[in-house]
Amino acid sequence: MRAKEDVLTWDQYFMSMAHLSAMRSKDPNTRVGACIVNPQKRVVGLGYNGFPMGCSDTKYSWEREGDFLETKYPYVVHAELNAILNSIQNLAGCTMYVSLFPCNECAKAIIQSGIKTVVYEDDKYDGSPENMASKRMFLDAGVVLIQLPYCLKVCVEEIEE
Ligand SMILES: Nc1ccn([C@H]2C[C@H](O)[C@@H](COP(=O)(O)O)O2)c(=O)n1
Ligand SMILES: [Zn+2]
Repeated sequence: MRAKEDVLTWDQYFMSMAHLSAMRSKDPNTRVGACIVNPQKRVVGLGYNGFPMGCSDTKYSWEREGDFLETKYPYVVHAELNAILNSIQNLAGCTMYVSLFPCNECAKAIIQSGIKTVVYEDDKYDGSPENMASKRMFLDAGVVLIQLPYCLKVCVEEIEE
């Protein structure tokens, strides 16, 4: 019997884990997942966007607009930072798979952690000041950016429905 050939590529496999992590996020507008992989192709960190430990959804709002202190923005921990904080080893030389292009705050953490490659899918905030700052820092820091096609996201959304 011949071996199956229609297997997931490594990129599809790890981006699927990022999407699976995103499905844990309670953000009603944007769910993001991140998966960090070491050079031996072992998963060493997973994360999704959510409020910090002890900051419950019953007290904090997912609002996007209105009084800043009553929106999600000052409180939510981004998927990328959670994946870094959850990681089980030094991240030098690792690759981050993330469903949405990192913001400037996460870009700083990614660079300082030693992650060398960022593989992403969606870039819906392309052109925003935060997005431009991220790209500028990644370029200067020599972090390789790879955008994957969106086909996996469509599959996950179908499963969610
Ligand atoms: N790369 C990113 C960008 C955003 N997030 C989180 C932060 C929020 O929970 C949500 C963005 O909310 P929106 O302004 O689109 O309603 O996504 C992240 O984790 N990683
Ligand atoms: Zn961020």
